[in-house]
Amino acid sequence: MAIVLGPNQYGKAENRVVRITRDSTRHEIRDLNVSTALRGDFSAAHLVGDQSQVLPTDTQKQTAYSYAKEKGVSSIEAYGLELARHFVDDVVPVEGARIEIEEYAWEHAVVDGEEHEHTFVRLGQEVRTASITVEGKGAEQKTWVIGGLKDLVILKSTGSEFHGFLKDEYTLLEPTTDRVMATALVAQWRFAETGATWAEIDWNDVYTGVKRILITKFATIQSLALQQTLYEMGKAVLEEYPFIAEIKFSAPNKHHFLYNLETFGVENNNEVFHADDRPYGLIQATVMRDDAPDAGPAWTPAANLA
Ligand SMILES: O=c1[nH]c(=O)c2[nH]c(=O)[nH]c2[nH]1
Repeated sequence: MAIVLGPNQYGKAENRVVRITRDSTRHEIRDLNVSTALRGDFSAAHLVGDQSQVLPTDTQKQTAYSYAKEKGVSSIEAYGLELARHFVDDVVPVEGARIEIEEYAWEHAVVDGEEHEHTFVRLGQEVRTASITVEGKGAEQKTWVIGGLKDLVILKSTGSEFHGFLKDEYTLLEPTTDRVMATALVAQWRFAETGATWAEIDWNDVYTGVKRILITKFATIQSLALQQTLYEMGKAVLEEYPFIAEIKFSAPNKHHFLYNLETFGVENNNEVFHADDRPYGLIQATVMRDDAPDAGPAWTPAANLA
């Protein structure tokens, strides 16, 4: 028996990078949470404490901040690609890099009926996400890009049913043809260079488009289950964007239970609910093309560690 070093990576997690664009009196803001992770042969650092192949996590942090100015943040996907490629291309021992980014949205504050040029109000809505993985040097290099969102809290007050389900001796749930459906949606979509190269993809445009499709489908489908709604949302995204190979959802079913007001002689016609926070149904699904190119390490945040 021998004890050996298994998979490993290292980096700086959660760099809170705020980039203000101030080319005119009207400023813009991009508010990011950036995590870097480098992969390669770092066995000497682990086995004998030799740092000669280790680019410090502090340097990774400094690079993330400097690149926010040097390369700009036109989108989190483009900025993440710049960072990942830099670490792999320019740092000799680095064979792979994983960059994970969250973006918090702000909008210009409205003051006296007009958008203020340098005051912003944080939008309480969803967080935009991206995960970029680059592996290999030179012509062998491979790139995976995932765009996404999380915490998109969305609710419909009708247009949702759930009935016809399996029953056994523990089943209490009553079937319904009219219920509240609500979730805090997590969606992640994997780009593939089919029909478009990375340089041709307008990351911001795709983000806005995917979000619009998700919300539209959630609203307009007469839902028979959250599972069906997720599938239809994913199908619509893949139909719209040929360069998205697959989309993954994780959706807590945020139950709204009709509150019993009978004791008070008060009629409750789907008007008063108890919003339960836990437990919640957790519905998770992937919608994909049957010929989707290999996902490789795209979904693996931590070099086979997770
Ligand atoms: O949309 C739903 N899917 C389920 O699988 C499920 N199970 C449940 O109790 N309620 C619901 N709702």
